[in-house]
Amino acid sequence: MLHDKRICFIGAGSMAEALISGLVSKKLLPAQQIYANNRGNSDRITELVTRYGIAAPDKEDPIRTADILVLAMKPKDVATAIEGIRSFTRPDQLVISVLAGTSTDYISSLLGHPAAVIRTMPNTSAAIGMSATALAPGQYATEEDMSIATTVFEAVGIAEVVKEEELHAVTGLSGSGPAYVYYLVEAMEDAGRDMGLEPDVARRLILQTIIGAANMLLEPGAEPDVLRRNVTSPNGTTAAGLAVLAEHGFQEAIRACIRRATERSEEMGAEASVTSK
Ligand SMILES: NC(=O)C1=CN([C@@H]2O[C@H](COP(=O)(O)OP(=O)(O)OC[C@H]3O[C@@H](n4cnc5c(N)ncnc54)[C@H](O)[C@@H]3O)[C@@H](O)[C@H]2O)C=CC1
Ligand SMILES: O=C(O)[C@@H]1CCC=N1
Repeated sequence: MLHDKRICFIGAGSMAEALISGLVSKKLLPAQQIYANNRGNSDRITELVTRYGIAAPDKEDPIRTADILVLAMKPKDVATAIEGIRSFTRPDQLVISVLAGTSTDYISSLLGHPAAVIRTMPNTSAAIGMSATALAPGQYATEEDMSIATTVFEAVGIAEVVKEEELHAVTGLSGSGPAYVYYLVEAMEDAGRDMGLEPDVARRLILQTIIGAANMLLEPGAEPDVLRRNVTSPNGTTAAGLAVLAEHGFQEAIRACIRRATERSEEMGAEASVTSK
């Protein structure tokens, strides 16, 4: 479906690189049909061209000739970015946004024409084909547009279609989610060090524990509370450890974290549209 399409990333930071890395390694389309454009930082583009074999910027304007534009700048930069490319865009291009908080209607208003806009929230695990992405269509997006966008994100992980207003919660949950897991690993590594374990041994044990637990949860019928109870012997070590987590408000901390990240997504959408006025 995508082998003859040209994709141009506008904004070439970590999220664009994660997607480029995933798309190139999955060979969804030839790397030479992928372009990246980054506000004047040509060293960064050269780095991506060298690292992934994507197309070098050429005489033919990649924005004008792209079938798919992927908006991957920070939400606060979207108005300036679209202002700079608007005259090269066309209503028959598919615009995929990965921007936190930013509505499809706002992007359409910046484009000033009825190109299909699809709002998505992937995460950086796209780099290894393991993103958890949610997508929602804007008012001009057709089923075929959604099908193309879904194909892009299924190449780099799983893709779930949600209502657009749900994307704030998705951002707080799985867009930011890898950082919560890395934070957990940092804390477990610190604890391992405190207990006198070799850091590399502790790292291997922690990662296999997380991978094993995640895979147990993928088994049919698995439920986290049942699996947790299976680990927890009465009056044993796990019960003792979990009691300390409860004392420190672990569950409430996680809920408050995701609630706050969700709110922040809403705020960033509002801030982006105010900045442009
Ligand atoms: N980093 C993450 O884990 C995730 C990020 N996102 C979203 O992806 C977007 C990008 O985030 P990151 O890659 O982390 O940020 P980043 O700061 O690494 O990259 C943003 C890039 O946009 C470029 N840029 C700024 N203004 C521009 C303009 N006018 N024209 C073209 N390029 C411009 C910057 O030079 C920079 O390279 C954000 O909107 C964020 O909400 C979504 C999911 C996960
Ligand atoms: O922190 C952020 O705003 C972006 C959106 C989701 C992950 N990173």
